[in-house]
Amino acid sequence: MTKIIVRGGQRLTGTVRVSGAKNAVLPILAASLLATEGDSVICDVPLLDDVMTIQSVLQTLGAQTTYNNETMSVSVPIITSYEAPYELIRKMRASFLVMGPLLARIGKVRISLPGGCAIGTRPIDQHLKGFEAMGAEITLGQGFIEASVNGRLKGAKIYLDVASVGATENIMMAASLAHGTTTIENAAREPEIVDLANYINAMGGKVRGAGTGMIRIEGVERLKGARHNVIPDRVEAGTYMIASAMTGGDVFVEGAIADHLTPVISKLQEMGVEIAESDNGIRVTATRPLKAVDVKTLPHPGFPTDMQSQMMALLLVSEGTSVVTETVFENRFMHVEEFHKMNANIKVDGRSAIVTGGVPLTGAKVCATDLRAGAALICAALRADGETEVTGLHHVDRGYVDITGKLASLGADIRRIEGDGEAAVEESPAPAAVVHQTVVAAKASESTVAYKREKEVAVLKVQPTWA
Ligand SMILES: CC(=O)N[C@H]1[C@@H](OP(=O)(O)OP(=O)(O)OC[C@H]2O[C@@H](n3ccc(=O)[nH]c3=O)[C@H](O)[C@@H]2O)O[C@H](CO)[C@@H](O)[C@@H]1O
Ligand SMILES: C=C(OP(=O)(O)O)C(=O)O
Repeated sequence: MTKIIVRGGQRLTGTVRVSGAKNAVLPILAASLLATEGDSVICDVPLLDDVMTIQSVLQTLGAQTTYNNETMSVSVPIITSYEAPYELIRKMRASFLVMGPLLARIGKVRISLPGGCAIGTRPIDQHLKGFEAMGAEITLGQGFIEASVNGRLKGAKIYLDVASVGATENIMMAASLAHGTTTIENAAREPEIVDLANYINAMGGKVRGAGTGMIRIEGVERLKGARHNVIPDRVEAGTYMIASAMTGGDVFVEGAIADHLTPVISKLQEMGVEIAESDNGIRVTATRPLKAVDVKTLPHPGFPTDMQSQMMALLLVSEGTSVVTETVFENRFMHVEEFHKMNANIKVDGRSAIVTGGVPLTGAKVCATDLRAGAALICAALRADGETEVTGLHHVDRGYVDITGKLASLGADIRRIEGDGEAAVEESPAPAAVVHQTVVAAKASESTVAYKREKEVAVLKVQPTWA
């Protein structure tokens, strides 16, 4: 089995470069399907398993792609399939983001329900509600969804019940080629939404207000491939900031954008970590004992749920008791059991975890239960007494470029041992369960959205309904 072995106790120093953002590049690559002519050239594309997955999804749909030196070129003169297959879509949540572009471009899509980290039920009702408001007819099958539109999608006024990142992105992409203007109210405001809007606009789109709660998209007739640089990964940056603080280190996180990390920076400062922001990165120094703080995850600009487990690792080595409250995903404390194996004192009470800091951590055999949990365990291992063995690395490889090499370059005693293959771990609930969750979620909005659930859904032919 592939594993990372960390011997704790080394102080991290030096410079680490942040890679392009996973959660920005995935929707951007999905949006490249919208361009009927010209190549999209996307720079700073991180070498991650999730990027390879979205590349395969694009190729399945007819895209020609190349990937060299962190640059991916995509050209999609013709969409050759409207079906996004289960084997790829189950691997990660973001592959569901091809639904909006396919609906907008060819008016049809058949897509499996998405996978991704199993951190909650993760319904997709808000995505579907948006597409239906734009005129799509949606049918749920056994583990998949079919949608079609008669003619072109139409601009609509859409209010999201939750400020969902994925739903905002999917609707924004679909609306870019719709007839008329779409407004998304209670839109997600994450930096990755702004990056996607900038790319769509570079392609000739008209998206305004990204980064605020109200986005306005004027649909255009066609979009052309464009060149775009992906923003640096704020979650990867935040993880190295915590790794530095964890070890009493002095690390310059090159490329980190302070504006994207405001809630993480404020919490670190409250704890006593020194932060120096500059144009090309953030220096993180920890020279004194850290104080416990309470943390509550919220949609941006609140404290990001994707940093919750790494922050919990840091609270384990601070003085005092902290309360960590997770409000975004209902099942995102799975790392707590793994921390317990390292002698951590944490009690979970519903959506909150009470963390007693200052109890010495000890090395143990632990397993990454999801992507960020894996990173958090590695952070904790940097400070633990003795050796920690982290498995479940298929999660970590989805979102961190060479975490072993980057930490080793900062002085960590860390190595990776490749195994013959990972034990099969389900990344998401079985399709039937996901359909159930989706239908349950869909029922919440039954008055406005009618769903047909059928065992078999008629196979539709691929043909653009408008061009
Ligand atoms: C690839 C990607 O960008 N993933 C990120 C994205 O995931 P993702 O886009 O899946 O997360 P969402 O913002 O959609 O989810 C936020 C909340 O809304 C709920 N919800 C979502 C959609 C929907 O139709 N109905 C609904 O109820 C979810 O269950 C969750 O409780 O944002 C999350 C929240 O910042 C991050 O943790 C993920 O790293
Ligand atoms: C939860 C995450 O990813 P995904 O939405 O792809 O599961 C993440 O990046 O932490």
